[in-house]
Amino acid sequence: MADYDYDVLVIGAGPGGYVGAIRAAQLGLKTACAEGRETLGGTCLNVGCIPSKALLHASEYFEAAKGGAMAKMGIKVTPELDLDVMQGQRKDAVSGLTGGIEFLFKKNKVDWLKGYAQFKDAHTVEVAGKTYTAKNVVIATGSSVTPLPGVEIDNAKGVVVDSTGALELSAVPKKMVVIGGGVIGLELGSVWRRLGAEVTVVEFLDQLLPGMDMDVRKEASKIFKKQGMTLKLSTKVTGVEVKGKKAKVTVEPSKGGDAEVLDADVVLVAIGRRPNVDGLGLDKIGLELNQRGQIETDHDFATKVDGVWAIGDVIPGPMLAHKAEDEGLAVAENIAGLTGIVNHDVIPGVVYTQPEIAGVGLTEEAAKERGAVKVGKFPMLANSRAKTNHEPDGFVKVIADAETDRVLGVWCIASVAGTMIAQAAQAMEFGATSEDIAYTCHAHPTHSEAIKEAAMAVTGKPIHI
Ligand SMILES: Cc1cc2nc3c(=O)[nH]c(=O)nc-3n(C[C@H](O)[C@H](O)[C@H](O)COP(=O)(O)OP(=O)(O)OC[C@H]3O[C@@H](n4cnc5c(N)ncnc54)[C@H](O)[C@@H]3O)c2cc1C
Ligand SMILES: NC(=O)c1ccc[n+]([C@@H]2O[C@H](COP(=O)([O-])OP(=O)(O)OC[C@H]3O[C@@H](n4cnc5c(N)ncnc54)[C@H](O)[C@@H]3O)[C@@H](O)[C@H]2O)c1
Repeated sequence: MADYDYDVLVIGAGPGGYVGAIRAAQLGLKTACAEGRETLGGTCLNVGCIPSKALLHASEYFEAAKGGAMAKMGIKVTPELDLDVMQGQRKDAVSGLTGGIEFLFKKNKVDWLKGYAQFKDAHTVEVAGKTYTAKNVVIATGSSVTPLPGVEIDNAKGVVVDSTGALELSAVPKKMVVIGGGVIGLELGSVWRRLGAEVTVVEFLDQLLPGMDMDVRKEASKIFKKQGMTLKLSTKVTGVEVKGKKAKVTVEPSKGGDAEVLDADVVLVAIGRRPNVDGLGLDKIGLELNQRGQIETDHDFATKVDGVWAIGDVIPGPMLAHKAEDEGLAVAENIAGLTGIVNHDVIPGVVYTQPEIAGVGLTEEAAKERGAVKVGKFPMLANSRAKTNHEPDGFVKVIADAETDRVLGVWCIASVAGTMIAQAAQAMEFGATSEDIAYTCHAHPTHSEAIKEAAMAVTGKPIHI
């Protein structure tokens, strides 16, 4: 290995890159990780998963106090919002966790190369004017917000913002228009609605949350409307005009029709994310992108260029932190000559609204395209714990192969759906049938019993409905 400075040089210290770098070092490989941001942890820790959950959690408490959920249990309070403190605890959560990664790098002897990396050739990378050589280079550069043509995002001004700007607002907007009814729009729209904003979500498609099971998408729309969000489905934005600290958003039906103008104090653009590849110098190593601007890899996360690997948001698949992390583990193991595998058929996804919305595996629509299915559904209203906790919304749905009974997909809308979905993912990873889940003893009273009952419903025999 003497010919190279490092065995492994990872570009990007998000959940894919930092996990991959730590695992590579744990496996005895001399490892460096280049990161252009001033702190480690990538999108997820700095401006994504963690700060959004800090505000979701805090705003949930505020709404429970304000909206009557606590009063139903005999706790009467009139809450007062101190947004500076709420934002302060968000920043503390981020700095605590990003600092934690720095500690883990030191502990595992991963060198942090500070600056943006650029390929000179497949084994040589330049970072902040210095060149480093590595036998293996892992591209883990993540993704950034997809811009909406003609709409300029200015997070500093705070009127037209992306998710990063929407996390950092210093006042609750009176009116907020969210462009895109996907995960970011619904999570951050929920935060500001709970804190007092009138939120309108403009979604191009005829339902929210593309990619999720259709029953779930329809139920989600009902729940968000009930919570006070205005949903404009099948609607497109044709222009955003900013005047001072206000904006006018012009919308019209996706298939054409009369235009309408929505007033907003803040406009959040959340129409998806795209891979970070600009400035990497991929042309220097002859690595081409696919039509979606992603880097293609094989099953082991190797690209077509020898010694160059890629993981996380920059490659195809759901843009999720846990998918990136698992790919980080796997790529390090593959580089070390072990067998690192990620089962892309079983990657759970969670929307951290309240209730949470979670799924793993196939939607009913996708499963039916493959063959006959049996479906079991169980409402949270009939789950004793959810009922006791005044959490009536949602359901669990288990989709199984009609012939073999193997579970193909599980979908949950429930207050703790993100926690519940882990057992479904594990069951699917072990090739469980709906009967396996139905005959697994679940603790009572828990929300998870709804998964058992939905599995029992696959054969038409749930108990509590
Ligand atoms: C608001 C928001 C909330 C989210 N919430 C969740 C959630 O709850 N759960 C979930 O699973 N996912 C969530 N995500 C998605 C999640 O953040 C991403 O899927 C995840 O961060 C991808 O990890 P990654 O390692 O591939 O890339 P990233 O986390 O994007 O990290 C890539 C890093 O590479 C660095 N970089 C880029 N180019 C270079 C270069 N040339 N040289 C050096 N460094 C470079 C970047 O600065 C960045 O720090 C959220 C995203 C957003 C925006
Ligand atoms: N809880 C989580 O796991 C979590 C949280 C936040 C973000 N993320 C990840 O970040 C990524 C980006 O999130 P996102 O919400 O920006 O993307 P998304 O793909 O989830 O949703 C974007 C939405 O915008 C709509 N859209 C696209 N163009 C539009 C237009 N011109 N006008 C109106 N609507 C339009 C799409 O139909 C879609 O519903 C997602 O892939 C997601 O996986 C995950």
